[in-house]
Amino acid sequence: MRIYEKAPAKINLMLDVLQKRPDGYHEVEMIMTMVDLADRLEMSELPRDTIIISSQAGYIPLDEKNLAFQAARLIKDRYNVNKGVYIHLDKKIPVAAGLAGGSSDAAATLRGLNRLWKLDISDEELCELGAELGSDVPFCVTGGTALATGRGEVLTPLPNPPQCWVVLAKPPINVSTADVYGRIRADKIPHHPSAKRMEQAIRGNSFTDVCRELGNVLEDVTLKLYPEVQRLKESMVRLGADGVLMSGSGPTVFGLVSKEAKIPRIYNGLRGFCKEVYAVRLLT
Ligand SMILES: C[C@](O)(CO)[C@H](O)COP(=O)(O)OP(=O)(O)OC[C@H]1O[C@@H](n2ccc(N)nc2=O)[C@H](O)[C@@H]1O
Ligand SMILES: Nc1ncnc2c1ncn2[C@@H]1O[C@H](COP(=O)(O)OP(=O)(O)OP(=O)(O)O)[C@@H](O)[C@H]1O
Repeated sequence: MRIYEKAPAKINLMLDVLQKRPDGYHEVEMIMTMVDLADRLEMSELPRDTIIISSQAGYIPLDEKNLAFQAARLIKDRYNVNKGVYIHLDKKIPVAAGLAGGSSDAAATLRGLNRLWKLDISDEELCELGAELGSDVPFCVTGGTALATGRGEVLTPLPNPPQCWVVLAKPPINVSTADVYGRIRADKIPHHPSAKRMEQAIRGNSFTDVCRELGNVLEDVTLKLYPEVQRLKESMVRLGADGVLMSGSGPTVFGLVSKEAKIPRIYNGLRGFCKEVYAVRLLT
């Protein structure tokens, strides 16, 4: 038997850090949604009790460091599955980009193996398993649009934002999420974005308000470390994007655009100096 799962990328429409917790993580408030840029996973049973990962992407680990491997091992251990699985990852989401590529692969693996092995695990339990793999994994299990609190694993579903284009540009730098969180001083954040106002903008289906309420406090850290991310943001604004923000801990910058006619100028303008540029729709 063979199972296919799509693993879409996420963007953070807002991200606020409230405080550092005793366990080292940070208490956050984020509103996340999915975009139509996805890895594709193919999962098939193996006669031997083993996990094998392959991918066309040469630049990700294929051993136990791969989050899809970790997800498969977790579900096997927790539900005493003595079967093997072969997982092929067709990577389309840029790696280490702030788009939760690995987290979404892990979530898709949990969903897929639940079907392949007919385990009948509830979405809630899948989210709990996901939280053991990473803070973004529970959201990637459920998808849609959600307010995420706690360290990112406590989810409140929201309606989808107004449909629009999303231009994603990833500069060729590697940003460590742990390093960015490690540098933020929660008590010294100059301006906190508002989850409440972003939620109202979404519920009111107002594209203009969604653009106005975009905000990510991790920008304060990443933009200082990598001024090219700041320049990328400025270019996107200059080229005509309606709202521009860095996703997650970066370095990907996204621009929300309501009019399709604006896309070629923004896309081509960015491609001039950034190799990884994508123009996609929100996944609504
Ligand atoms: C930046 C975001 O991607 C935004 O959606 C997430 O907050 C991070 O999610 P993630 O990559 O799944 O993060 P994890 O793999 O759980 O954690 C990576 C590292 O980031 C830091 N971390 C992460 C989440 C959080 N709420 N507080 C933290 O301080 C911790 O140092 C942790 O060791
Ligand atoms: N399936 C996977 N796909 C991509 N990267 C993976 C995968 N499994 C493990 N990794 C490793 O995880 C690291 C982070 O990659 P990923 O693409 O998940 O980052 P990210 O988009 O910044 O995640 P997030 O937004 O959740 O912080 C990379 O260094 C990569 O080697």
